[in-house]
Amino acid sequence: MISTNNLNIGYKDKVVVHDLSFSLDKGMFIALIGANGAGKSTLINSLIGVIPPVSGQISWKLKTDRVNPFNDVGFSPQSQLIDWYTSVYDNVYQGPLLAGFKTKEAQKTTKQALKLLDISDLSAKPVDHISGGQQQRVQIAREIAREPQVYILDEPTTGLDVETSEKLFTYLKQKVDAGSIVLTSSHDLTLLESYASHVLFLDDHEQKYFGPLTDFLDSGTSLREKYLNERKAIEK
Ligand SMILES: Nc1ncnc2c1ncn2[C@@H]1O[C@H](COP(=O)(O)OP(=O)(O)OP(=O)(O)O)[C@@H](O)[C@H]1O
Repeated sequence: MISTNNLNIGYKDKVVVHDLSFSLDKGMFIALIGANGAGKSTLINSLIGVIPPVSGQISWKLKTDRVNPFNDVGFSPQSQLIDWYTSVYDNVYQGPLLAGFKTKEAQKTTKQALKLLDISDLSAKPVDHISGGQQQRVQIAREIAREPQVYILDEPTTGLDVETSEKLFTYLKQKVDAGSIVLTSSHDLTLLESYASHVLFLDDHEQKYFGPLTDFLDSGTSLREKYLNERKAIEK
């Protein structure tokens, strides 16, 4: 479980989002939504420990038999984190290797992840010889190949085509059904609505909603409509 209590996040003393209190548990697929600048990346970076909270608590309770508990977390940041001097294969292979997998197992999960993201045929290519969308696939494949319990993904579908985005979310949903936690930000509300179980909505420097997707939506309202209506109400 990952929980926050009266968490204020931001930069130096400037708070970007106030008073976040939520608990993310096994079997949850959480859509992190909000306008540009709402604080989604700041929250993600705080949860994984890159940005220290201004105040309040973040608590991780993860039962893991991996030597380093962080090896059980798959993290894909918004800006690409790629090793520019190696091939597509080696970039992905580094994921499971650094997560403590034995060579054979790492090779196996690397091949599976390359296949899932449809980049097997690019394996030998240097990463600076492929497109931006293909680089995004490499970054996600590396985290998938680690087979973590928790996936924290900052706009993973940016640059991905529709088919690959759906394939990725279908895979993540299977993982959630098997007990993983997925927290993902995205501006693709239609895609999120099809896969997410929960919504964490940031707006106006606050946590406006955290709870089940179905409770967030009024009957017959789409996530997109609901989001736009909430934004309008806030702006009034
Ligand atoms: N390194 C930084 N130093 C100071 N302020 C920052 C920094 N990074 C972001 N901010 C500010 O914090 C606020 C939240 O930014 P953040 O990147 O978390 O938003 P976001 O919801 O992820 O936006 P987007 O949808 O555009 O990616 C914005 O006002 C932004 O200008």
